[in-house]
Amino acid sequence: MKVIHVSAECYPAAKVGGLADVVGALPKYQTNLDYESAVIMPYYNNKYAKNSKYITDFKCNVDLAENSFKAVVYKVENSFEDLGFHLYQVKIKDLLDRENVYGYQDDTERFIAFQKVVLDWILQFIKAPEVIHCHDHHTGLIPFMLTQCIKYKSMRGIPTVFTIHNAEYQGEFPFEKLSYLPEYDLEYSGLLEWDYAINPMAAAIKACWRYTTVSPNYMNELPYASTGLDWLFDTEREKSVGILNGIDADVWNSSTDPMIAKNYSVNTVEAGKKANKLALCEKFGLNPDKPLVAFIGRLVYQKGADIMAGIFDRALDANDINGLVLGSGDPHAEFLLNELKEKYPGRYNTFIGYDEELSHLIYAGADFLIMPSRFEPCGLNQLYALRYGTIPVVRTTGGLKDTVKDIGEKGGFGIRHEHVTVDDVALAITRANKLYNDTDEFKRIRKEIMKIDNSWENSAKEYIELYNLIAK
Ligand SMILES: Nc1ncnc2c1ncn2[C@@H]1O[C@H](COP(=O)(O)OP(=O)(O)O[C@H]2O[C@H](CO)[C@@H](O)[C@H](O)[C@H]2O)[C@@H](O)[C@H]1O
Repeated sequence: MKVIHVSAECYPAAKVGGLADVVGALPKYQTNLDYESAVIMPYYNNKYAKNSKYITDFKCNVDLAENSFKAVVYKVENSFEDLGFHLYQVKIKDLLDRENVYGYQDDTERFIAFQKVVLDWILQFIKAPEVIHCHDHHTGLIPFMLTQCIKYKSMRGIPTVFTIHNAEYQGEFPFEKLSYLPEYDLEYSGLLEWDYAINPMAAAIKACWRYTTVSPNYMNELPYASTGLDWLFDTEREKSVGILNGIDADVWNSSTDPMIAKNYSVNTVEAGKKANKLALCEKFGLNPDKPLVAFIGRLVYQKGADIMAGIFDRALDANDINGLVLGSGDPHAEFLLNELKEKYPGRYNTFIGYDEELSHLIYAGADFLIMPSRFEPCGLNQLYALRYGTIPVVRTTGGLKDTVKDIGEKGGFGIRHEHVTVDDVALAITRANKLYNDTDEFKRIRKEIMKIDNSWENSAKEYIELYNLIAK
């Protein structure tokens, strides 16, 4: 193996959001470019684990202060053939092997133990990987442990890349838990510290060889993004590279997608979208003759969840449109979105929950997809929407700015707005409605966006170039 990706999520084994999509696709594209790639992630007690066959690859004990846990690294049988890369999963009984990925009181312990097992596993390799690529804060202590912990001294020369998918989540924990880490020279504790706590995101930025952001624009924004690490991002900037996420064109392909009502390509987009819209509208009691504006995502502040009901309320009041939301998260946002169904029967609906299949049908059946994000490191939804001929309506921020051009600009194909306010987003939806009623232009844009190539090929190459640069 040349590169080992370490992550808490990887599609299809476990997905909470976009991190899973990236870690489930990038390694496959790297392998296709002859750069052999593997993923190691936790083993969760979920549907994927129940339906998979495992081969034991490595066993060890992992200690967290006075507690000791048995750990096994499994290889998923046929993962290379089925997924396009080797997939390994770390099972730590009574700690990591739970149903959900996150949300437990002992998440700190769970992910520290995971990272230690990953390094113990690599330590016994006959041939070390050329690069270890860590994703988000759950793997952020690895660059530190590799360079500082006595136990891993022999692996110090392995370069590390750390990718920030979302700098808002940093995984901080108090110094009282320092004893969970393997022995190191305490003089270097500063590398772990930010704001009087151990901060795995900050530690990764300080200790890794290179860090990347999932879009070039997010990299420029980070020194001013008020994540609490602004100063660090500013001073370590020389180590950063912005590489735009891609999409897995095998999974996200409207011509072959088994999860949608009717497959279609650029040439059959009219009939294809019509059939999918019909299926979607039937499911949710909406009118297929009206434009359908949808939102898919985690209902959190980042995504504008707190004003989502207000946005749809205002937009539905001002325009003869349908609205649909798929998501879960903040209970108050969920409550308001459910309440809205009663105000606009036959015009608006909400599906609270996580439903991969439904998300595909929405990308295929909606006319517009809104993303009123306060910040967006890259965003994949707008890329999926484009691929399925659904016009994105996005806030001008992060990766959304890098990937969506407003129809007011030359060659524009989407709708952008500047602010995350009910007013601004509702106005953007009014522009979308206007575009929908300009039938010829609407149909032309729909075809054009399906042709945009946002697949992983280019970005996978950029990562390999970065690895080659540091793995001399
Ligand atoms: N209720 C639901 N049901 C079904 N599917 C749902 C769903 N809610 C979300 N999804 C799916 O989850 C993914 C979300 O991906 P994003 O990249 O847009 O956001 P996320 O904030 O999770 O990722 C973070 O990491 C990614 C990857 O780097 C960055 O693009 C992004 O900006 C950053 O915030 C998409 O595949 C979407 O379809």
